[in-house]
Amino acid sequence: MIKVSVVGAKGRMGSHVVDAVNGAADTQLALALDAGDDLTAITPDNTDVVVEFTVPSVSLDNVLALVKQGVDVVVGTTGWTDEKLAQVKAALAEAPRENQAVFIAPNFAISAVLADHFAKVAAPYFESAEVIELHHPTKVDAPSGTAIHTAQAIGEARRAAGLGDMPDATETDGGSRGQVVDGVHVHAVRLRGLNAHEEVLFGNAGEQLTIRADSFDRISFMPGVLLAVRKVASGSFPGLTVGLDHFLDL
Ligand SMILES: NC(=O)c1ccc[n+]([C@@H]2O[C@H](COP(=O)([O-])OP(=O)(O)OC[C@H]3O[C@@H](n4cnc5c(N)ncnc54)[C@H](O)[C@@H]3O)[C@@H](O)[C@H]2O)c1
Ligand SMILES: O=C(O)C1=N[C@H](C(=O)O)CCC1
Repeated sequence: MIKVSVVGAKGRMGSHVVDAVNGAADTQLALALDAGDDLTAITPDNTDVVVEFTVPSVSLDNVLALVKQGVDVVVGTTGWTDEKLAQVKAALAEAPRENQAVFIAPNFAISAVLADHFAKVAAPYFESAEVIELHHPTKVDAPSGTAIHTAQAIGEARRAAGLGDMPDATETDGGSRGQVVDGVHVHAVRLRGLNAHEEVLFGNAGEQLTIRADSFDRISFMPGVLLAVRKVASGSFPGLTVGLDHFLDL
C-alpha cells in the first residue's frame, strides 16, 4: 500500500484526490491537510508520497518544507518558473533521504498531455501558432500552467527547426493579442460553465490545424495523479521531473 497525504485537501482538486486515493486498491490516505494545518505532521513514517494542490503563492514553500521533511511530492499546483524549479532542485540535492523525488505536472489529464505532445510534433511544420486556454472563472492564475507549458514546447520545437518569428503585422495592441510566452501568443478565457480547455491553432498559407483538449470534470485528472503517485513511489524517478509525458510511452 502506498501511503498518500494530501495538502490542499479541502480544495476543488484536493478533495477529488482524497476520494481517488481512498478509492484505489493500492493507495491509502494518510493525512488530509489544508490551510492552517501543520505540515510537519507529515513524516516518512506516516507518508510515502504527498500530493500537493494548493495555490501558486504557497506551493513552492510547501514543496521545499516537504522535501526537508524527507517525503516525495507530486505537485499539481501551477505557477512554476525556472527560478522556482531551481530552488526545488537545490532542496532535493540536500534532501534527508537518498533518491527523493518531486514530480510536477502542469496537467494530469491524458487529453491535455497528448494535446501538448501533438502540438510539439506539429510545431515545426507551421508558420503561425497561437494558444487559447479556457477555464472556470474561479481560477486565480492566467494564463494556465498548461498553456505556458504548451507555448514553451512550441517555442522550443520552432527554434530546433530553425523557424523565425511568426508573421504578425499588429501595430497597436491594448492587450488583445494576449501574453507572449516564448514567442507564442497565449490567450485566456474565463467563463462560467467551463472547467479546463485548451486549443492550439497552427496556420500555414491556405490551411489550419486545430488541436483541442477538453476536461469537462476534475475526475479527468485523477488517473494521472494516481499514475504519478505510483511512479514516484516506485523510486524510479529520483530528483525533479516535470510533465506526465515522462510516465507515458509517447
Ligand atoms: N495539474 C493539474 O492537472 C491541475 C488540474 C486542476 C487544477 N490545477 C491547479 O491546482 C491548483 C489548485 O486548484 P483548485 O481548483 O483545487 O484550487 P482551490 O482554491 O479549490 O484549492 C486550493 C486549496 O488549497 C488550500 N490552501 C491554500 N493555502 C494553503 C496552504 N498554505 N497549505 C495547505 N493548503 C492550502 C486552500 O484552502 C484550498 O482548499 C491551482 O494552481 C490549479 O491551477 C492543476
Ligand atoms: O482548474 C485549474 O485551475 C486548472 N489548472 C491547471 C492549469 O493552470 O493548467 C490545469 C487545468 C485546470
